[in-house]
Amino acid sequence: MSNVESVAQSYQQFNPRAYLQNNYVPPRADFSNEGSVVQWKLRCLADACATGEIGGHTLVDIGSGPTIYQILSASEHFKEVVLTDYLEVNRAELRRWLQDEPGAFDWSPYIKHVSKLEGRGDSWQEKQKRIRERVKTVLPVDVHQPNPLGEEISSGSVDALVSTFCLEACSPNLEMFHRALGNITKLLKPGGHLLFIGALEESYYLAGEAKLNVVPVTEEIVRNALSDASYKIKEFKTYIMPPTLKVGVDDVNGVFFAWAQKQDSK
Ligand SMILES: Nc1ncnc2c1ncn2[C@@H]1O[C@@H](CSCCNC[C@@H]2Cc3ccc([N+](=O)[O-])cc3CN2)[C@@H](O)[C@H]1O
Repeated sequence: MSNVESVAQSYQQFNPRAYLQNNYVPPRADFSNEGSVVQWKLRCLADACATGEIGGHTLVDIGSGPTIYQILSASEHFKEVVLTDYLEVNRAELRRWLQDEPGAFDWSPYIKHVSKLEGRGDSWQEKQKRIRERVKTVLPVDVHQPNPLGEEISSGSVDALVSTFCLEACSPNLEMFHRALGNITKLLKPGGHLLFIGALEESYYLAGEAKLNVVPVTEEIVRNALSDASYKIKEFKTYIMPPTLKVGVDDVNGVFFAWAQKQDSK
């Protein structure tokens, strides 16, 4: 079995609800604590989007998992948003929220927080409604394929990408991490933007019965991978995980945020 096949097999046990409980409720999702990692992530995304430099027709989120927080700011600047994940269980979780079905995860604390950050003057319910209107589809994705979205979305047609905690969590080694970044970058138009968040120096994480391997990456590794994939790095920030947030669900040491722009083909 190839490395990629063994990663795929390990994901068959991935439990979205357990994953959400591990990372997206307190203490990691503590909106009363300025220093919490969730506030840091949302602030990084909101500030980049507030520059007005990121916008267009189509935004694609690569490896959404069962979460939507990552597109709360960027979605305001695009006509259409596409969510993607490798697993049907995650795509089903996303559709449950999009269709406001019973049992869907409650993202309202996140939408309320981002609504306040952005200060658009409308209600968080209006923001939530806009997001549900703009997310047009939830597609399968495999970042290890030369064309990660298959025939659904062609190369060079996407105005911006978001990808959070995905590439390092599904790449068996650094070579595959670099290659996966190259594969998703092909989707972007020249001049298109990438908002990229991931785990620093993480080697595993838990999601219910599943224990998933992660290729540990550092700031330097990520910076080099972005440069190799023909990006100009516009912003790079790191968050050091405080001991109070090391809760046993992974061995992550920090989180990176990168805003990068694909350079025009030479
Ligand atoms: N071949 C593939 N192509 C695309 N996606 C794929 C593929 N295989 C699996 N996937 C997809 O990738 C996965 C994305 S979830 C990955 C979770 N990453 C680790 C976890 C995340 C996390 C979150 C928050 C915080 N924090 O401090 O706030 C820390 C951490 C650190 N631990 C999953 O959706 C799977 O379905």
